Amino acid sequence: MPAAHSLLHLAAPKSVAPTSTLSPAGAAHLRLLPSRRPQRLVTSCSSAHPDLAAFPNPNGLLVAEPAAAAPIDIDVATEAELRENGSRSTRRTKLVCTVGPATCGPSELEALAVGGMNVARLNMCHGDREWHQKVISSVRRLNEEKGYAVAVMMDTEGSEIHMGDLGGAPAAKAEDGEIWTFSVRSFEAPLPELTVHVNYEGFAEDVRVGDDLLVDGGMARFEVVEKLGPDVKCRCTDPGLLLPRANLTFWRDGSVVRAKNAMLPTITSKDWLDIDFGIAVGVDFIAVSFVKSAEVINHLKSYIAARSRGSDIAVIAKIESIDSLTNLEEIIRASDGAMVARGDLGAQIPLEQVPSIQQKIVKLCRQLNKPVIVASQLLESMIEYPIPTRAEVADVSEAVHQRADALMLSGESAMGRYPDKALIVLSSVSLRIERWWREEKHHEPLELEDVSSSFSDKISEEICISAAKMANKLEVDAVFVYTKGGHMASLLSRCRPDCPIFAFTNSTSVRRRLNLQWGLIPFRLTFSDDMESNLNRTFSLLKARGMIKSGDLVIALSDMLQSIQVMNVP
Ligand SMILES: Nc1ncnc2c1ncn2[C@@H]1O[C@H](COP(=O)(O)OP(=O)(O)O)[C@@H](O)[C@H]1O
Ligand SMILES: C=C(OP(=O)(O)O)C(=O)O
Ligand SMILES: [K+]
Ligand SMILES: [Mg+2]
Repeated sequence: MPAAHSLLHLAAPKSVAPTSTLSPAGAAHLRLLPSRRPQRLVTSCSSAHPDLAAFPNPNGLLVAEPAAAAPIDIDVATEAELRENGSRSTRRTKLVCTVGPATCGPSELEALAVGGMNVARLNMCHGDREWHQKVISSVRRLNEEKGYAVAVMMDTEGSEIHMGDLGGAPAAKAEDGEIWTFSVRSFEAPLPELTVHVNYEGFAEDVRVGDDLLVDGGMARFEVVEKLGPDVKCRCTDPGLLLPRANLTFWRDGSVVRAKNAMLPTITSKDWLDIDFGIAVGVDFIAVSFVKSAEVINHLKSYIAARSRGSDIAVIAKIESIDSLTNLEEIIRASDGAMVARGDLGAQIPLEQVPSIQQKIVKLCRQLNKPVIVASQLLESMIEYPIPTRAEVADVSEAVHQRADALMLSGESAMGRYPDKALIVLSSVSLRIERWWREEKHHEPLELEDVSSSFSDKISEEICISAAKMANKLEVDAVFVYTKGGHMASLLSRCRPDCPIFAFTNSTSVRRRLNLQWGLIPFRLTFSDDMESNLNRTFSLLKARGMIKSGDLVIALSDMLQSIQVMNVP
């Protein structure tokens, strides 16, 4: 059995990363290679990248493109993976990491990139813009200096009801029977004892005595016992830990109460400021929290189009509320992708409904050719422990098996004790399940509905479907696609072929955006309309770096020339 089939090698390129395997019993055995850890660039979270000191740049042009463009951009982790294991063994499922205090420093970010992070997510519920700006500049520097294509996703706060930040305390413990005050008054730190601030003005008005108040979907539970003006007295009925800015929902007669804040805009005035910031610094994705309708997505997309001067920011709809479920298809059609945001979703609908809804959303996104992220609590226990539970491994496996584009870490990478290990678990489980699925020939017949709106698009779509079928039947080593805007690459990704898709694009921002999509290995390469010279150039560049070898069987497509070529690498 070639080395390519050992997870020890697959988990991450062996020369640069922590390596891992999952034992039969499911425990992650981790071997960190300290001497080979990525070189530290800067050690503290607080040193800003000088390039961004000038934010906001009125031209919104902080999306730095490399000054002297290399012939081809590829990161060390992917290069090592291809060189050591061959293209067929690369990971197809993409990984999104929420960046927080545990991972905001340049060296921690680099460790995540080495471990396979494809997208860095910034949750605007937490931290100030200055903090986020530093993280973005660190990610950008990593991309520029090490060839990574780590995309940045900004996730809006939205108009959810949540607690305040506990006056600076990291957490507070609510014990059974204690009477807590949830108040809309603001307090100076430190807060009075057993008191939390609630961000939504109408809270005291909307709740009723007898309602159940759930913190973070049930991590702690209270019963409303008395209302005193701005203060709501609640008795703790399920003790638990209260975390800063934890989400609050209140329930009456077995269902969640859609408070008056449901009438508030999905994108608040604070969110618009964050979005302006995101446009100015050139984030790649904006994930919109608590989307209720397609309108808000259309509105945001035209807002971005009017302000971002051609640099395309993709809009991801977070499916996490009851309203988003009723308008699911039109929301996804309007968006550039979706997130199954199981955290809040599970606080709004009965938990036992979440798995079938996840499956439905993943399927629908694939039909509509929109990348989909499965998020929240995939490895929740790893916030505290170095190994996941068996149930968590099964949950990750299920999402990989559903062929979701991406899996996301939240608290595990933002503030957990083992961010790198959590990433290794996602990566190892993805590789294992993907391989199992290929070996068992589990790929379903391609019964994808038409997504194209024009005849020319329809031709591209059919070419991709045929190319993917051929790739599976001929057992090719890779499909190469030359794509300017990325559309052809995403149509190929949608077919979920057995082999990886090498996506070549002229643009560093398209390259980053493609990094969210299943099975794509995005490269930045300057190419022409002449396919023959593109291919010869690519073959020699990739061969010289050991990423492909003579005799490899390749299918090549391009969005300039609607054709399929099959050839052996010379
Ligand atoms: N930028 C940040 N600054 C501080 N803490 C953060 C940040 N991002 C995330 N966190 C922490 O990680 C936890 C999990 O992240 P996430 O799931 O994105 O947020 P939330 O719990 O608000 O839904 C948060 O509750 C918070 O404690
Ligand atoms: C991803 C989610 O959103 P957030 O972490 O912003 O609450 C979620 O609710 O699952
Ligand atoms: K958010
Ligand atoms: Mg949420």
